[in-house]
Amino acid sequence: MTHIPGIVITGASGRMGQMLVRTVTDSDKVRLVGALERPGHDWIGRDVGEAMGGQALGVAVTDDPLEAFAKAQAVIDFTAPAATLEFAALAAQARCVHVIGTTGMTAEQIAALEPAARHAVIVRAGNMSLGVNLLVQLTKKVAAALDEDFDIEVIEAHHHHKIDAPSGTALMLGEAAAEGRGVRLEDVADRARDGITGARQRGHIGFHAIRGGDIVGEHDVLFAAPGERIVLRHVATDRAVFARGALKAALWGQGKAPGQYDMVDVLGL
Ligand SMILES: NC(=O)c1ccc[n+]([C@@H]2O[C@H](COP(=O)([O-])OP(=O)(O)OC[C@H]3O[C@@H](n4cnc5c(N)ncnc54)[C@H](O)[C@@H]3O)[C@@H](O)[C@H]2O)c1
Ligand SMILES: O=C(O)C1=N[C@H](C(=O)O)CCC1
Repeated sequence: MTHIPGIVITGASGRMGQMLVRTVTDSDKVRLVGALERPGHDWIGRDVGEAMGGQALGVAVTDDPLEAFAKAQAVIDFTAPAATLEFAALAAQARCVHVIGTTGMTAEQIAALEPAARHAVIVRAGNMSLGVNLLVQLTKKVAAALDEDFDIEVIEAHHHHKIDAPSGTALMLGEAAAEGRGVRLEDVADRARDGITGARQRGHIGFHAIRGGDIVGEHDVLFAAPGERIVLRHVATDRAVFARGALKAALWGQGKAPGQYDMVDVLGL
């Protein structure tokens, strides 16, 4: 008999959490074995399907990560940086694949994932969609083909609840552009302009964040030179694209050697 991996969704009441619960329960390749929320959340103890306003799914929302992870083969985690760090250690203890969609992590927080990755598979990406990960590859290629006559600007737009900027996706695209150019992003990133900034510096990569309404996620990479412009664009209209990518990552990670991976590994791009 084929083994069907059990999945825990963290942040189950969130925008992505609810989308992930639906994606997992609609799939015949995995089964939902846990739904986690932060201590004190009013969904704790309730059936997650009923809390979402639908049919009971037979999974009660818990605030005990270790108990939930012990029953699972993968944890899909779109929460907040501090929570994700805590879950990484516990998922590694339970030998679960940890799929991390959480953005806004500092360089120190990302480095702190390393001990967990010695014992378990971590797949982390600021954007889990196929389209964005393809755009990352295209951005690298275009940046490598053009010289610094082309100014690179990354422009992103998201819903008004989003708490981090630039978005994880914008940073992935900026990293790809910097890699294509053979420079380090931290040496050339312009993350905010206000007031008398002086003229744009040649070779810099600019970031701009729009926040409004219910925008799911839009990213442009602009290459602007005297006389011409190239714009690479991705528009997400449905969070299902992120959830499908995360589920693919959870399945892909089964049986892989411990370590840190990203969606380029998962999608073979
Ligand atoms: N990588 C991607 O493809 C992708 C796509 C969409 C969103 N995101 C990121 O995912 C994260 C969540 O986004 P969202 O729009 O769903 O946010 P949200 O605020 O709607 O949901 C976050 C959920 O996490 C829960 N949470 C926080 N701390 C917790 C803890 N200690 N234990 C359990 N649950 C906890 C919150 O209660 C909330 O329900 C953000 O960082 C966002 O940028 C990534
Ligand atoms: O809604 C969000 O928050 C999103 N976050 C990711 C990011 O920061 O790039 C992916 C797009 C949606």
